[in-house]
Formats: sequence, C-alpha cells, structure tokens
Amino acid sequence: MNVDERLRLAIRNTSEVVTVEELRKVFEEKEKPRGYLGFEPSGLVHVGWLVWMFKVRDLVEAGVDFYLLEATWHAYINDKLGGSLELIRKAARYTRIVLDAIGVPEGRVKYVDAEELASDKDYWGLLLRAAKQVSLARVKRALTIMGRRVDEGETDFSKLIYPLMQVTDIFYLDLDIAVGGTDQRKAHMLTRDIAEKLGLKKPVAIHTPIITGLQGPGGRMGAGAEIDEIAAEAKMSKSKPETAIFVHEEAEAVEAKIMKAYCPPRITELNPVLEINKYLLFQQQGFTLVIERPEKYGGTITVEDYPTLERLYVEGRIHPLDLKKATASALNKLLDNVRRRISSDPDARSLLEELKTARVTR
Ligand SMILES: Nc1ncnc2c1ncn2[C@@H]1O[C@H](COP(=O)(O)OP(=O)(O)OP(=O)(O)O)[C@@H](O)[C@H]1O
Ligand SMILES: N[C@@H](Cc1ccc(O)cc1)C(=O)O
Repeated sequence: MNVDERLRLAIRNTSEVVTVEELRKVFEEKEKPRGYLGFEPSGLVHVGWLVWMFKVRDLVEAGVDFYLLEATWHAYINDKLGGSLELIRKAARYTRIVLDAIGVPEGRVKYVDAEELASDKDYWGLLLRAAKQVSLARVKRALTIMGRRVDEGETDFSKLIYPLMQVTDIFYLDLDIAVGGTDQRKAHMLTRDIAEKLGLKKPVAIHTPIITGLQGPGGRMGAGAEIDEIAAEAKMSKSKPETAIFVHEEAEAVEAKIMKAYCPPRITELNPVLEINKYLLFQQQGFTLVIERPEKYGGTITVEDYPTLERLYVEGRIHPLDLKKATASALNKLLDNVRRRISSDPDARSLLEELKTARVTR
C-alpha cells in the first residue's frame, strides 16, 4: 500500500485529523507508526463504539502498530462499575471479544492496561513533568473527556488527575498517532501543547464522529459550546442505557429502540438514525439501504450512498418511519455476527450476564 492509500484509509470516516500534513509525514517516514486508542472498560458495548472499532481496523490495515489501552484506573476514577477493579477488568475482557467479532482480533493489535503503565515509576515522573506545564483551569476544562462537567471534577481529587493521566499515557507509549471520538479532543490538544513545551513527540490526533443518543440532543448546551463539548453532552453513552443500542441486543429490541428514536422529519443535525447510516452502515463496502414502502407512498427504493439518503430526507421524500424501519433492519444485519459470536462463546455469555446486572451508571 502506498502513502496515499494508507492516508485515505486513515482519514475516511473521521471528523477531524490534526493535522493531515503531519499524518502524511508519519506515513512517509514510518512503515509501522505507533497508534493508540484508550477506552474505559466499564460495561456493555454500544454501537457508537463501532465507529472507533472500525477506525482501528482501518489503521491496522494501513500498517499502524496499534495499541488498545484498557483504561482500568481511569474507569475507577470515573466511578464506573461501582469502582470495582475486578468488574472493570471483566468488562475489558468482554470488549476484547466484541473487537474480535468485528474484525480486530487480538493478534492484530496490542492490548495494554492502565495498571501496567501505572506500576512504572517513570510513568509518574512523566505525569509530574506534564503537570508542571498546565494550569488547574485547563485541566478542569478537559474534564469533558471523561464525560463530566467542569463542576463535577471537584467531587473528589482523583478526577483532576485523570486528564493528566490520559496525556501521560500518550507520552509513555511513545505514540505517533492518538485516536479517539470527538469528545476526546481536549486530551489530545493538551498533549500536543505539552509535547511542544517539553520537547516530546507531538502525536497526530485522529478524531472519529460521535453518534448522538437515541433521545436526541436535548438542547442543554449553551451558545458558544465547542464541538467536543456538544459531542460529550449529546452522545450515545453506556452510562445512559436508554440512549444506547448495545451490540448484544436482540433484533426486536434494536428495532423497538430505533422506532422510538429522535428523528425529526427533514432534520439531519444530531439525528442518531441518520448518523447510524452515515457513520456505520454506509461505511461497509457495497452497502445499500433498501427502503420498503407500499406503492402509494412511492414504492420501494434502494439508496446507493449516504449523500443521496441525506438529500432525499431533507427534501421530505423519505418519511422518518420508513427510514427507521430500513435502518433497524440493516443495523440488525450488521450486528448479527457479533450476536452470534457472543451467544456461541460461553465466556462471553457469562461476562455479558454479569455486566448486565452490574451497576453501570455512575
Ligand atoms: N456515541 C458515541 N459515538 C461514537 N463514539 C463514541 C460514542 N460514545 C463513546 N465513543 C467513543 O468511545 C471511546 C470510549 O468512550 P467512553 O468510555 O466515554 O464511552 P461511553 O459509552 O460514552 O461511556 P460512558 O457512558 O461511561 O461515558 C471514546 O473514544 C469515545 O469518543
Ligand atoms: N477518556 C476516555 C478513556 C481514555 C482513558 C485513557 C486514555 O489514555 C485514553 C482514553 C473515555 O472516556 O472514553
């Protein structure tokens, strides 16, 4: 694969790359650059996570030596799964199984866990050097990366350490590329600034789009909010199970959730049903959306690409109910593999049952 092809794979289905020129340089200079994404293993996996999982698949194919950081300590700080590290580790095991089922098997990526990193004194040395370069106000502003508002950071002191741990993870793993959803933007921009001040490697940041929660944006953001703040507030999230479609859910449950989802006629902005089409379904090679309708409502149509779907929807030529039905059926097909994998693997089944009964919400 030449540099252009690698770059094309890395960039597709992203919301932002900081910067594309730097990424090109990384690919020009390195056959196997080091990339990473961190996640809090803190419960069940929802379809929003598939966006980054597919991106990991792209980057591995583009030759990136990819690290998946199981952010166990981070999940603990963020009060996930009742703060039980044992359950958090189980959630990490469950996530590996889902990744395997969607085409990211263990042999193609390297897993590291936060406990491993934190057991090295050099990690804490790096963290303190990073902390010297940043004000308390800037750390507080970065709390959106843990799905928290600024004032929530003051409930206990560990929360203020979290953003600096995320920065340190990147330096410690000596990364060329840091990947995360748009809501992770502040961590990466902070890392890039600190890298310049300390003369450390400045990672390229790749941000993937966010799928809005099924209940829609809710309108809580004030004017002037930044894109990552809107994403953090409106996203489908496992801590708010009513906003999310989980990858293990039965086909009927998936359909019922989509039929109830926020999907105002003609509106594309923060519309989760359209986003599922844009960021997941139409990202599959050769995908077409078949919208079945009786003749009197225009008959069945097959939509070949996302821009056409969006245009027809904005023009009012596709009714939300028809869009929802077609989307549910296509998403169910996409999820079939994962469901089959989970139901045929006893370890996955027992982890799933345990995580279902655990208190995921914070
Ligand atoms: N709705 C979503 N759409 C796309 N990506 C998402 C979505 N939610 C989370 N991500 C991405 O998944 C990764 C892990 O995020 P995170 O652990 O915060 O997920 P979450 O389900 O929102 O969890 P929580 O509800 O516990 O905050 C991050 O890179 C984040 O950007
Ligand atoms: N902040 C990320 C998790 C994460 C933790 C540590 C990292 O180094 C990277 C990502 C989230 O909430 O999803």
